Amino acid sequence: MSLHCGIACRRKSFWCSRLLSTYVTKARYMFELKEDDDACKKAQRTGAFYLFHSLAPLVQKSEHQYVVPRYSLVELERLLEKFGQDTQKIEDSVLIGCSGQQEAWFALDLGLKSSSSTSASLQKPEMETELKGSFTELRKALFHLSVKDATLLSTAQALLHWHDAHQFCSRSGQPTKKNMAGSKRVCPSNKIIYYPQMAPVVITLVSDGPRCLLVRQSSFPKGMYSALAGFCDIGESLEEAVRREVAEEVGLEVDRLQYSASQHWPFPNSSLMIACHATVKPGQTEIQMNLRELEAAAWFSHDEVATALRRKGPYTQQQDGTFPFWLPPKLAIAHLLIKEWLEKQSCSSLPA
Ligand SMILES: NC(=O)c1ccc[n+]([C@@H]2O[C@H](COP(=O)([O-])OP(=O)(O)OC[C@H]3O[C@@H](n4cnc5c(N)ncnc54)[C@H](O)[C@@H]3O)[C@@H](O)[C@H]2O)c1
Ligand SMILES: [Mg+2]
Repeated sequence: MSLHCGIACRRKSFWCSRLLSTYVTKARYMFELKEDDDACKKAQRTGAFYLFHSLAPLVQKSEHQYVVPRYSLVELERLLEKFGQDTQKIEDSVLIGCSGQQEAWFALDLGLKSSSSTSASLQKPEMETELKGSFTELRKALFHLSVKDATLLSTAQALLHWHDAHQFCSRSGQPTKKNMAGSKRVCPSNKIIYYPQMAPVVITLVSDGPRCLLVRQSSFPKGMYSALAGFCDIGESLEEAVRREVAEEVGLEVDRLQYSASQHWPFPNSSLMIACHATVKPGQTEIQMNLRELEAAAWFSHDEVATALRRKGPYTQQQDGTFPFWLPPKLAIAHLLIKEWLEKQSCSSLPA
């Protein structure tokens, strides 16, 4: 089936955009920018740039929420010139999205060195003073941002990170070259194309009916419990990965599985989190925790989970030395799974 709308189109573009929804127009514009270096370079002239330094996004901290400043190409060129930098560094930018009005959005890391530019990395404190903001570790910034900004910066950081780690061809050892949008890198000597990758991860909220199973790793913030998560092994289906991870980490067998949602997660590299609900076989609820993976695993009741979800941070140490039980914040897909489970429990306990 042809993707064209059939109306004669005079625009010098891959697609005819008449009669298409804003969403489709946006998707096709992004496709064009990824495929056509000239179109992408042109889009930079009217686009907006988000800045990073060594993978930490630039944010401006206000009382309630962090604001993410954006710069035009002219502003960015002025900034680089002011710091004695070659404006060629802008070629290291990656395309991260666009508005409904076809304003393209890019991200540029001023701290990372790249094989395509000879510019030295820029000094962080001087840049922060000039830009009236601070380059803040994404993990810390994420929960102070609007969902829209958090999502955009997560994509940007993941893509910048991938480019930083794939500057050389793993076969020839030669420097690879990114296309203008940053949607791929090519080895000039053997033409191997490298595409940005995400690792599939299953995250499962296991329930035995009235209770759900939550776990913590020693690396989690104190007191925080989450759903079971694990990287998919090569060759596995989603169902097999869930079954194996639950068996590996808590020694239980799940029987029913229900897909809920998915999310891109930038930590530690770039994962596609695939979230599911699962139930254990009746009468088989005894946890046998894998101590190499987990620090704690336990069944929690509806009331315990509801109280924890209502709890607001900061989650400081209590007088008895313990930390309050709390759950991942809204932005994490684990939060959604836990909330869905809770809502289902509340519905099923309502009188008919
Ligand atoms: N967004 C959320 O709500 C949420 C919640 C929980 C976990 N997570 C994410 O899920 C991810 C996986 O969870 P986990 O740590 O329990 O996984 P896991 O149980 O698979 O254990 C991690 C171990 O798996 C191995 N591994 C296999 N493939 C890997 C790969 N591609 N990358 C890195 N390590 C790999 C490593 O040895 C690593 O130490 C974590 O990175 C975490 O950030 C997200
Ligand atoms: Mg795990």
